[in-house]
Amino acid sequence: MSATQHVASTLQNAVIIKHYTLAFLTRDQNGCNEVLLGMKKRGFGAGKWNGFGGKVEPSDPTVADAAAREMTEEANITVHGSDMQDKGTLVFTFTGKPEVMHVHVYQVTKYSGIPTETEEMRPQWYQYSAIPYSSMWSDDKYWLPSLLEGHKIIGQFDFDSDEAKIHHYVLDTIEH
Ligand SMILES: CNc1ncnc2c1ncn2[C@@H]1O[C@H](COP(=O)(O)OP(=O)(O)OP(=O)(O)O)[C@@H](O)[C@H]1O
Repeated sequence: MSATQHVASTLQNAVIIKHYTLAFLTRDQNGCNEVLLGMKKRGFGAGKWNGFGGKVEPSDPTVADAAAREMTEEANITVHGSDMQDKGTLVFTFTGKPEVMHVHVYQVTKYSGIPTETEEMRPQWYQYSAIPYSSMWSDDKYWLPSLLEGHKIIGQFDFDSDEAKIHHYVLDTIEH
């Protein structure tokens, strides 16, 4: 079974699915590629650097709009849902938790405003060569490099109940 089939079957068999967004803003800074990460200050994933995102709300017209809304809420910049580039799907499970997290992953390069700290996130630009993987969710190092190289990703990461250790994962990288 391919990783994509594995993910499809997990989502098909899930009793509860919660939808989230995760978006990466990237820029070319004098010929050097940079990505905006945010230090999560509270809640799920506090103390970790990550892309920007959160739960898809019933009031969000589309999932891409949810990703744009979260980026505005968390980094004070304006991003349009129509500029969100679909970069794939990540599924997370945690031992003992009935719900499956379905994360819709995006990249965006068009924005206005200057990223500033909010109650939830402290944003910072990172060169691709200096991404702080050791202070991020432990799955990020498996798929973020491929995403930043321009590929789409489909993966599933099964975490222990401690939300730290991955006991199993599958990942497909779709060449672009
Ligand atoms: C397990 N491995 C993981 N690896 C990488 N990223 C992960 C992740 N697990 C969750 N994420 C992301 O973390 C954000 C949580 O969002 P979260 O703060 O819970 O949502 P939201 O802002 O709606 O919540 P509140 O407003 O505080 O209720 C959201 O982008 C989600 O995709």
